[in-house]
Amino acid sequence: MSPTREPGPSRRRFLGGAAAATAGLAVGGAAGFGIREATAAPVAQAATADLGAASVDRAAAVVPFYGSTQAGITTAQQERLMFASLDVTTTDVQELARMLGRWAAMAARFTAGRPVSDSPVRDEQPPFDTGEAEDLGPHSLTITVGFGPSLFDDRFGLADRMPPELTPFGTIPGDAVMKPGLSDGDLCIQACADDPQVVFHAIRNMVRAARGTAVLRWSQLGFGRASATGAGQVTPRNLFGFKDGTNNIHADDVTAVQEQVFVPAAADAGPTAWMAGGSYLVARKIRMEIESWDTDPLTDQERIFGRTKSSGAPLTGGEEFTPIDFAAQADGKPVIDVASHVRLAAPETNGGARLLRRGYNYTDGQDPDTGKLAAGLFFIAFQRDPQTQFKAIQTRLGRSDALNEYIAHIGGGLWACPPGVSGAGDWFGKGLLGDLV
Ligand SMILES: C=CC1=C(C)c2cc3[nH]c(cc4nc(cc5[nH]c(cc1n2)c(C)c5CCC(=O)O)C(CCC(=O)O)=C4C)c(C)c3C=C
Ligand SMILES: [Fe+2]
Repeated sequence: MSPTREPGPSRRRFLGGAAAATAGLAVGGAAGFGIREATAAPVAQAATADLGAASVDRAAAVVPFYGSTQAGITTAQQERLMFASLDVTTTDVQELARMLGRWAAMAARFTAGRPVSDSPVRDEQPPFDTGEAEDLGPHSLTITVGFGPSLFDDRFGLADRMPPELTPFGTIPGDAVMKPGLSDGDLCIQACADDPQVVFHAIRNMVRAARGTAVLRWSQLGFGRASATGAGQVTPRNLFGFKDGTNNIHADDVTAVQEQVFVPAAADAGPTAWMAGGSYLVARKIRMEIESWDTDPLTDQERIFGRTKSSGAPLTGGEEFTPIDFAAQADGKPVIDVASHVRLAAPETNGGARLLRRGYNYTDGQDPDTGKLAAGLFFIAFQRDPQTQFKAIQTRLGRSDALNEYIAHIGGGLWACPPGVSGAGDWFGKGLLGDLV
């Protein structure tokens, strides 16, 4: 059965109170109420009538959901994140596919500023939509879905469809204190937007629609972008106060995006051909020892990164975007320290490997055991091959980075984000599961 066809009784039971809403989604998807037909503007304009023009524009801004690649990768990075990792609880591949179909239909609606369903709610039913984003507008919401290595175990017979790029890293340098409860998961959802309640609403309702098929394993809120993904974006600062994202892959660098971010179609890809147009997401929850950092002298902070704190310029001179001169010497020593973060992370020292970084600053409040701020960087990077990109770079950083004294990787994971949803009737991972349902 097609995941976007109207559900039978078992799905209604499994969805409980939201059954009619998601039934409406499935039928509506086939009938074409996706973003191409929908216009978010009336919703957002009505919702933000009391705000200034700039706010209205920002609230009403729509990032198209349908496309050959998923949104939320090269999309100009939004200000807010909610990231969720889920474990699949069913062994029925049809149920899994139906859920991914519901997620696609919901994502099409949410990114257009629409609720779960337009159907009227009967008084004796729970509302189809939880409601907290009703007056907000889409705020450039993107929803990006990925599949973890554990989805390819023996539950669904997918082992031969797992790309070698998705092989778990094992314990690499810097991973000694990773917490299982903050790591991995069969599925991930990255929701990004310029409003915190919009991203929360998207994840909350998608987790709700997964009930009976998948459960939340762990999640993370990010309060401010810690990267720039477009040439026009101002480079933001991380919680150590440094500009972060200067040498990132920017969306308008077409060659880098093609060569480093998206999986190309390959004639010999065989059972892993479903990943053509996809990208691999690596997430790392990196705790930053803010209180210790704040006692470190400025010159040492700048030595650690290899860049000037105020302007972001390399210590070898120029302005923020001046190329770093790794060969420069002063007093017989390299100007860019051999243990500096930029030297060890640079493509020049990693066989040309680069990452499209899309991380967020986070805080979980205060650590009750230490009294210190529980804060850091929720690092997210997209790439074509995480084995030769993230794993290779992190192996060098984990061994020698001067920054390691002030950070600890405490969670994260690796997911394969399939290509984009092409239109109504398509769904996340149809190329992976479509012939099994
Ligand atoms: C394995 C990949 C990386 C991890 C983990 C990582 C953690 C991390 N980074 C910063 C701050 C900065 N990183 C910067 C550059 C940079 N970092 C990585 C990779 C990882 N960082 C790369 C590939 C690069 C680009 C290197 C280059 O090509 O020059 C910078 C400099 C500014 C910039 O280019 O973005 C900063 C600052 C923190 C705080 C952190 C963990 C908490
Ligand atoms: Fe970095």
